[in-house]
Amino acid sequence: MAPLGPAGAHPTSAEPLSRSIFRKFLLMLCSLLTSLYVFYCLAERCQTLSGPVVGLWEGNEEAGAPGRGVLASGPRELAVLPAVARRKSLLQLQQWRRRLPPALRYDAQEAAAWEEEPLGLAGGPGGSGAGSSVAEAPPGTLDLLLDEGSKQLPQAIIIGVKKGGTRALLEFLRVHPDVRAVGAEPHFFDRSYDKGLAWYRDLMPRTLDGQITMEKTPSYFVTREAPARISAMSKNTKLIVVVRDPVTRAISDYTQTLSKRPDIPTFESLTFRNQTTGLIDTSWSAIQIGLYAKHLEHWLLHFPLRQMLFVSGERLIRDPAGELGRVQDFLGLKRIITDKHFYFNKTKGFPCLKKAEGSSKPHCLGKTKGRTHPEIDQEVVQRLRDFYRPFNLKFYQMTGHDFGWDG
Ligand SMILES: Nc1ncnc2c1ncn2[C@@H]1O[C@H](COP(=O)(O)OS(=O)(=O)O)[C@@H](OP(=O)(O)O)[C@H]1O
Repeated sequence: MAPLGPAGAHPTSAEPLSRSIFRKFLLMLCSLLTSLYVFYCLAERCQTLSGPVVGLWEGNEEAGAPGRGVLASGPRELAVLPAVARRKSLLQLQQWRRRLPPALRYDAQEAAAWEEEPLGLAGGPGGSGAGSSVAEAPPGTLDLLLDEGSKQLPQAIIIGVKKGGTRALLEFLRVHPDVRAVGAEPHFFDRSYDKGLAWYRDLMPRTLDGQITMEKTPSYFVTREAPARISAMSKNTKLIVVVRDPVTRAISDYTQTLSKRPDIPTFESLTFRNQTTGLIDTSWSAIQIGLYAKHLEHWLLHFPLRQMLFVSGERLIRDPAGELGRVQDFLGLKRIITDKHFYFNKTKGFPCLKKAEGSSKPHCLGKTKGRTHPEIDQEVVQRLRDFYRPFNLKFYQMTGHDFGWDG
């Protein structure tokens, strides 16, 4: 009796033995491939969905992509985290969130700020692959985590000055784990005051206990109503003003306008009300903003000087860590941001962050920061220096700080 075939059938004379073996082999190969595929799928899924909170539990900040463990764990695991570990996990999550590409960002305002920042550095803010974790996180987990903390009105505001270096200061400060700031400029105290404080608070990022909420809107410094309005929100608000040589500031301001409207008149012609008499046009905002002493008078009617910190825009470029040291002290923060956080980027011509907020990638400000200024007639520059000198000296007296703009 002939042996049975694979399905128990007798091989027919038309089906030779080699063909039957070949069929068996094909069948086995198919099952092997199917098993491999199933195994692969399972392994991928495990990695995505059920990673333990290793590293975060053990205080190892370097373990994996920041926040990945948190995202990978479910609500149950979070609930059993002790308070300290929980805060740490959330801090890491906050830092990690801020590195997401804008499209994946929870906070549209922050996203807007990032958009102007990348310098085309390899990878970019979302290049670490962390973004894919968001898409794969179990539904509801991210929402649950992002609901942690609460939105607070800012306790500290960078109120000016326009083109002083306010973006650099805010971005550098955001490296600090105890600072949470809204990325875009809210313009609440100058343009949207009628929307009310609840609207304003809602723009703020969530903070945990001990974290400071901040924002920056450089136009506040020259807004008449701003001091009284901020004081009405809280008399204890800390105010930071980044100031820069008013002549360079005016040229920087003009350069920005020129980049948007290339057909505007020259800087020289806008500077003078009457070119023959040489009368400076103080109604031109580029000139007016630089009258720091005048603007400061309005603030001092509502805030004591000790509640204001004046940051040198020039020193912020020359010695960012030194200036950040003063700012951290003023805000009552531990000095965490130090020399180690900065490097000088020769291409950019400015100091940049070695790592932006928990990221391993270097980060410079965007191309709208650090523009090349047009050549300005040196006689006009000198005329402006002479014009600003008495105002500068008054400002040095008022603040008790010589910013060195007058030789
Ligand atoms: N680290 C670093 N990188 C790039 N740019 C830096 C930095 N530190 C200070 N600055 C100076 O910041 C100037 C822009 O100031 P602001 O950010 O206050 O401008 S704005 O009012 O928000 O438009 C900008 O002015 P311009 O050079 O005229 O573009 C810079 O000189």
